Amino acid sequence: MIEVSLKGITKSYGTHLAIPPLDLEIPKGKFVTLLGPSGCGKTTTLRIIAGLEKPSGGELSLAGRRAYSGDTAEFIPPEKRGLGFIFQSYALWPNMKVDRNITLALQQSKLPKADIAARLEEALTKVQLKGMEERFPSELSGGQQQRVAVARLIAARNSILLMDEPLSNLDAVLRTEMRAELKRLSRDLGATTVYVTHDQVEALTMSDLIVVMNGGRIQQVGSPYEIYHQPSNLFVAEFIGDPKLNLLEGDLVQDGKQSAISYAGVTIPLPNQAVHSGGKVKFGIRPERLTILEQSRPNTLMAEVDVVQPTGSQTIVSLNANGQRFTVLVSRFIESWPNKRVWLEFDGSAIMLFDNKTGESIKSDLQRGNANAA
Ligand SMILES: Nc1ncnc2c1ncn2[C@@H]1O[C@H](COP(=O)(O)OP(=O)(O)OP(=O)(O)O)[C@@H](O)[C@H]1O
Repeated sequence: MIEVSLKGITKSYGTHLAIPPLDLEIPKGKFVTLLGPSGCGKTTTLRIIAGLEKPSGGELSLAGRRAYSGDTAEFIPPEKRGLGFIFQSYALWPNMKVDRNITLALQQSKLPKADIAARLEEALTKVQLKGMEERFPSELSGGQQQRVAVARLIAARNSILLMDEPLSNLDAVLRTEMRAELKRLSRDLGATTVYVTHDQVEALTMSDLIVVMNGGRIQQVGSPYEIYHQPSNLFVAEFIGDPKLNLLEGDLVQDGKQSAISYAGVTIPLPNQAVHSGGKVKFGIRPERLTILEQSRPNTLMAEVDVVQPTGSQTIVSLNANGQRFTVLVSRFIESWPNKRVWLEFDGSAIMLFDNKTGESIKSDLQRGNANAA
């Protein structure tokens, strides 16, 4: 069932078209992240769903109910949309204690006192803030304030939650903890969550579905696996992945029945792909799918180690080969590489192909369901 539906939604600011017609369907109960670079229209889209921004046209439905229509000028105000929010600043009332911050909306909706007390108790327990109900927000740490905002959502029991970069003010350790907490919250409430971030790690770790945006346009909607392993174009491929994928240009050739890439005298068979068109292509390979060898083997590329950066559990190695910079991710701690001269081996099963001109992903004949290609 579709919980949030945008059909041809547009938004202009004066002559600036921030959101060209946008179609998006968000299934009930899913955690969906809008991801993209600064200015791509994530926040505008979320604010349109919230009702904080009026679209310039199109149609928006929430839980099967029309919330906006450009044709009929229908517009349901934010407070009547039944949504829960957490935005970058937690929007806590500084002059109210924790308990009142959590229950204010419930009191305004005239819920019986006993129910409010029960919900407050449940919410405080869930976010582990029991004993802090008498404090003002200024007497709490950033993480605790964040948890008050989460508690408010738990107490309100909204079926659609909207979150805009809610973790960006937190330090790295707290951010990791809060990621798990928000994911748990969304799951426990059975809520449909629309989450905005420019942080790909947040998107990959938290989402059921990721919507990658650029310039107001949706580039791809897919599971974290699809977005990472089967990007629909070069923009998505380069935007996702840290360190970035290695992007090269080579020739797509037929090697017997199989397709292969020919690059700098190296032939890389593509075991998962049979592509009948040939010629120049762009191809990408993620840093963890390249292997550094100490000795030459057939179809390996000679390279020179440049910089070695251990991150703890992994090491990022920068190399130069064929007049280009390569990045390899090695899954262990390495302080320095013993020999500068090494060879790179490509995992052909992990190669992504892109049209040289359009940058669109080249689907193999197998992916297109062409039986002849098998
Ligand atoms: N009130 C406004 N007036 C004019 N232009 C605006 C306004 N709000 C947003 N924009 C423009 O609309 C586009 C989308 O902005 P939006 O804030 O949605 O991007 P974003 O992806 O959320 O970026 P960020 O990650 O930096 O918050 C940008 O080009 C921005 O400059």
